[in-house]
Amino acid sequence: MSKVSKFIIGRLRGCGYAFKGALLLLKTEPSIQVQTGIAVIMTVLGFYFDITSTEWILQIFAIGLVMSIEGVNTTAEAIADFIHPDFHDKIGFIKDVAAGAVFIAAITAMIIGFIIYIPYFFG
Ligand SMILES: Nc1ncnc2c1ncn2[C@@H]1O[C@H](COP(=O)(O)OP(=O)(O)OP(=O)(O)O)[C@@H](O)[C@H]1O
Repeated sequence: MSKVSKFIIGRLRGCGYAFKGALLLLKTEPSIQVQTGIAVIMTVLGFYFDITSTEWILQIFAIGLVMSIEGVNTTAEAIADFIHPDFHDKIGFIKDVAAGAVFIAAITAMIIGFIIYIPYFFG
């Protein structure tokens, strides 16, 4: 097999693992399931108010930001639980900081949502 074919097959296999990981997140993580629900509601609202292309881009970006950081948070928690299942201040710090990152992304997404929708609701 040529180097190029090996490279392409390797990348495609990687995409498969990544897709499997995204499905695992959706199936097993309650926080991601809630965020998916919110994403669906925001998408319906977007169609209802016929938001602009720029607003769609911002909305999709905000949804992707929150859900991807939630995935990283889940990973950090899983690694922390695996390497040290018992209570430890450092594990608490790791989990709190990872959760803090999700919080920052969620606040950012909420502000974007308010900026987009307040004019449609009250304009
Ligand atoms: N092993 C531990 N050592 C120290 N503190 C911990 C430990 N496990 C959890 N904590 C503390 O409890 C908080 C919640 O931890 P937990 O693993 O339940 O995360 P969670 O955010 O509830 O998880 P999920 O996102 O799955 O709902 C952590 O942010 C941390 O402050």
